[in-house]
Amino acid sequence: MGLPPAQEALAQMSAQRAPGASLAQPAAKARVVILATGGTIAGAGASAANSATYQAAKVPVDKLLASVPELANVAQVRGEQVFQIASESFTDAQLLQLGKRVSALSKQADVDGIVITHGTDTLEETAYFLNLTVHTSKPVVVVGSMRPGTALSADGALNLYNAVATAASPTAGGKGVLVVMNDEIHTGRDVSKSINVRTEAFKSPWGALGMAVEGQTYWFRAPVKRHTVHSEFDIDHIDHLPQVEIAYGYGNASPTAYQAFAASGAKALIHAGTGNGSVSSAVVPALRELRAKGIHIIRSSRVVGGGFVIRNAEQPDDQYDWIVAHDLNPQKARILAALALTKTNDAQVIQRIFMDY
Ligand SMILES: NC(=O)C[C@H](N)C(=O)O
Repeated sequence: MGLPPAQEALAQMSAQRAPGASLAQPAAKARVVILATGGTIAGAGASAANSATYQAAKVPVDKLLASVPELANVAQVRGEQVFQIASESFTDAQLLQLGKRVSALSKQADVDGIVITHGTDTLEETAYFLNLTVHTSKPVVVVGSMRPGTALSADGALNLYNAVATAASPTAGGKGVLVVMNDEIHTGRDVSKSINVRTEAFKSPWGALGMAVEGQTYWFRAPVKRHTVHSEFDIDHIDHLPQVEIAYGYGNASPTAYQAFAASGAKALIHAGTGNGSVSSAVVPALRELRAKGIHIIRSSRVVGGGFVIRNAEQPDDQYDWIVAHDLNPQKARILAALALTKTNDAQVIQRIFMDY
């Protein structure tokens, strides 16, 4: 009795196969480059009990990768040491250097995804900067850890594994620069470090995009603001960031910090205001004077956990020619303001940029 057609075809293919060759080749693993910049994920403490007392930026990238052999199950990885710093010391020059490297790698045909290991203190700023300036649809993932690798229950190895799995997944493409921490996948635009002593440290006010679990990605929402290939900012054409500074609002505030920043050459000041970006009556006249001298005043909020500053609420922005930071926290507003100033000095255009990104 003859075989059914499908089984017959399989039997023929099997007969023609060279001995030892398998029927279907396993799909080649994605090629992921890991750019290491330091931080606690590369940190080391004196003992396993030191979860908070340690030195950041100690472990070189090759050792970091060798400590997680499971990475080979999800991608072909190679590492590059870009910096070895604690992220509180990141400068604009280093942001530009890192961005240009990410951009160059993303154009290489032999690179499918990029992971950046980073300290958590300013991780949200770097992730947002890359999200705004690197023109690629390939996955770019920023990752850190809250405990050094030497600590009990260190979180870096699993965070790195999940970050590499996400960067290796075609499902992560086209979603802008992502941050993977504590099994969650966040957009680099929204995410912020929200507590300094827990592994569950990163939160997005509008929610995470998805989760990375056991090397698989699970998605639940997508970013709606402009990013990467849809951005008007291109790292390949940016060699300098204008000076933008942040001054904090509080009871009994004085204009001294704003005036000092302006005197030092700031082109824009981010006001980390109380509540709805409100400004104390003792500070308003000084900010109006600074605006008259050409310095941009951008109202954001010091309130953590969400919300957004509404134009002409609390202060008459139209009348004063001030700008609101929308839902960006002060440190993210600094990044966007500096990029906006590479393109324009018009407050209305800068306001449009704050609504778009
Ligand atoms: N958890 C960390 O990575 C904190 C460290 N200070 C850094 O940002 O480099």
